Amino acid sequence: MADRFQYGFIGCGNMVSAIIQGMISSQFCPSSQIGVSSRTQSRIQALSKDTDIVAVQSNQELAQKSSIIIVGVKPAQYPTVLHEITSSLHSDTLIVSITPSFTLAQLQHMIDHKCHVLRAMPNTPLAVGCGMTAICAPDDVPAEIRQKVVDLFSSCGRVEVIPETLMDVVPAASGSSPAFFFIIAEAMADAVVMQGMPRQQAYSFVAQTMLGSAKMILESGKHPGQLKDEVCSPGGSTIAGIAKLEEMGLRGTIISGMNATWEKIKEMGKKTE
Ligand SMILES: NC(=O)C1=CN([C@@H]2O[C@H](COP(=O)(O)OP(=O)(O)OC[C@H]3O[C@@H](n4cnc5c(N)ncnc54)[C@H](OP(=O)(O)O)[C@@H]3O)[C@@H](O)[C@H]2O)C=CC1
Ligand SMILES: O=C(O)[C@@H]1CCC=N1
Repeated sequence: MADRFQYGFIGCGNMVSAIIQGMISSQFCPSSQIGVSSRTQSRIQALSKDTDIVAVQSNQELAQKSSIIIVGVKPAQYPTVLHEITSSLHSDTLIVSITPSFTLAQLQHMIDHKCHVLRAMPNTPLAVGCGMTAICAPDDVPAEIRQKVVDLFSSCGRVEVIPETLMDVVPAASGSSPAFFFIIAEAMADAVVMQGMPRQQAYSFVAQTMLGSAKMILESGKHPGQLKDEVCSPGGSTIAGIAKLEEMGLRGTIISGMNATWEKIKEMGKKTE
């Protein structure tokens, strides 16, 4: 295993770029230990600027030369890409799927059970060292190999190892939800801009407040409802804003959006059965 890349990535789009940026910022491993193959070279070139990341010419070569392979293509490309690399896999290779669409059993079937497979669900905030990643690994993945994946994602944020039965829930919780938070931040900033604050300043106020509120949930040990109550003065402006949000169906709207994410994942999984 020593002469192979520790980590090989197939695809170099939004999610893989975020993982590699996080790995490089945290100096998790020498960049010469990271290999990447992708359909288009431009993003690999951008990432490898000022680092020793290695651009590999084909997916097969990447598979042949990597100990742990993170497959970062869209779900529709998974069957083709896994079929393409199957003959290049070693029995001690580990495939890491980061797509919500396929179960461990489906993935194993796609590679003819040639090596170990593990599922992870990361999110784009890994790029800034503040990601959230869920990992599920079957018992046959040796503990030291599983730990290498936990270490990789821990270098750019929090990691929780969970059972596969919960993996479909994770995109709504953390994989997709950065997009929800970005929309909420944008809408809040729009309102503040409407009331006269310059755009960049509005993003700064809103984003710092999201960050601080998230830290309070994680670190205070208090229920989010209590933290909300502590901001609401009787007869004050906050409760007036909350009453309007509730009147407009804020909680129900969020729950519906989360459920639609979950439903779509179930539907995508069934299509490939
Ligand atoms: N984006 C996110 O926030 C998250 C995404 N994921 C998962 O990550 C995966 C990738 O998503 P995302 O990064 O958003 O998608 P992108 O479209 O940004 O990236 C996909 C990458 O795969 C490359 N690619 C496509 N076909 C091949 C092929 N045959 N061989 C090699 N490379 C190929 C694409 O090349 P090209 O540039 O030519 O298109 C592109 O670089 C998906 O499975 C998604 O479910 C998981 C969690 C969060
Ligand atoms: O939209 C998607 O399908 C992927 C999964 C999690 C985030 N993005």
